[in-house]
Amino acid sequence: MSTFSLQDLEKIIAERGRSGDANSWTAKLFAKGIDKAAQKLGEEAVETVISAVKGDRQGVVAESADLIYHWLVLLALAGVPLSEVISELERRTAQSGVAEKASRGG
Ligand SMILES: N=c1c2ncn([C@@H]3O[C@H](COP(=O)(O)OP(=O)(O)OP(=O)(O)O)[C@@H](O)[C@H]3O)c2ncn1[C@@H]1O[C@H](COP(=O)(O)O)[C@@H](O)[C@H]1O
Repeated sequence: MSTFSLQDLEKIIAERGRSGDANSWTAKLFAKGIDKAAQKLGEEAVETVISAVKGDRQGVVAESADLIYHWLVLLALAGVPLSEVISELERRTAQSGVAEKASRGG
């Protein structure tokens, strides 16, 4: 199992986005701004959906990676840390009581 995490990718995106490197896709997206990042996120979401309905398993993997990368770029440009989204997911899980039920075995 890989130890690579979304937090690792969030850090890479923050660094590459500020790098000014002409070869960096992340730096290009940061320069173009949130409208372009949002457009790319939408495209990657549609491509993921198309792969799924076609039953293209490898496509779902590849397009999901594109989708998550562009989602993290959008979060960075929106000034929202990944930890805030994780906290919201955690809050919802706690609210539903599902985690507690699972730890009690049902
Ligand atoms: N995970 C990704 C990642 N996923 C997708 N992409 C890029 O997203 C771009 C958009 O994909 P498309 O197929 O839509 O490309 P396109 O048709 O050329 O784009 P448009 O002309 O339509 O705008 C491609 O150039 C991909 O290379 C990514 N670019 C970077 N990363 C990560 O970010 C890191 C830093 O990358 P750089 O910023 O490029 O150094 C990398 O090491 C990776 O970890």
